[in-house]
Amino acid sequence: MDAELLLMFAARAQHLAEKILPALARGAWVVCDRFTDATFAYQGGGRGIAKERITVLENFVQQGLSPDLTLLLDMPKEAATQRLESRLTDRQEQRDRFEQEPGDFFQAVRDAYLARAAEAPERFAVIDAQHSLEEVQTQIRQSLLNRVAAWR
Ligand SMILES: Nc1ncnc2c1ncn2[C@@H]1O[C@H](COP(=O)(O)OP(=O)(O)O)[C@@H](O)[C@H]1O
Ligand SMILES: Cc1cn([C@H]2C[C@H](O)[C@@H](COP(=O)(O)OP(=O)(O)O)O2)c(=O)[nH]c1=O
Repeated sequence: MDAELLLMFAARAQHLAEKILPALARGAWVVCDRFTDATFAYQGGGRGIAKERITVLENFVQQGLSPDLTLLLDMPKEAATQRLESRLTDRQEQRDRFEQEPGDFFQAVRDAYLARAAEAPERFAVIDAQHSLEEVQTQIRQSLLNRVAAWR
């Protein structure tokens, strides 16, 4: 369990050093598909590692850097499982390490994500991902426009 947690932060340290920090230094906006909230959700909520242990590594690796906005695409686990099943069939893929976990694991991951969103509502926008692609895109666009207007 700790090895998995450390691997996530090792990957994040490399990603920060090689991609994110150079991009920020040249003034770019960085969009990242999953960041440390995923670690709190999967390794924290899913695997049961204490938040405090994850926070120690977060501080060590990120040195105070954190996202300005986190979009959480949320849906019930039954609906997410259906989408996963169709992706696996359509693309002839096998379940990865996490996708092999039982339903309880995903419920715990979802609960942990939603708890983090409730703890930091100014940073999170929770998007209802059960809708069509177009509706999800509209919700994301609206959240971005609201935040960008507030930052100006
Ligand atoms: N709004 C949507 N409506 C219907 N199907 C969707 C929607 N968004 C994604 N999907 C489908 O659900 C599956 C899982 O989406 P994916 O982006 O691979 O999720 P993740 O990155 O969380 O694994 C894919 O087959 C994708 O085409
Ligand atoms: C970033 C991250 C991902 N994960 C998990 C979530 C995913 O099931 C898996 C792969 O993530 P990822 O490569 O982002 O794939 P996807 O978003 O398409 O599922 O790793 C963690 O457990 N902890 C983390 O810190």
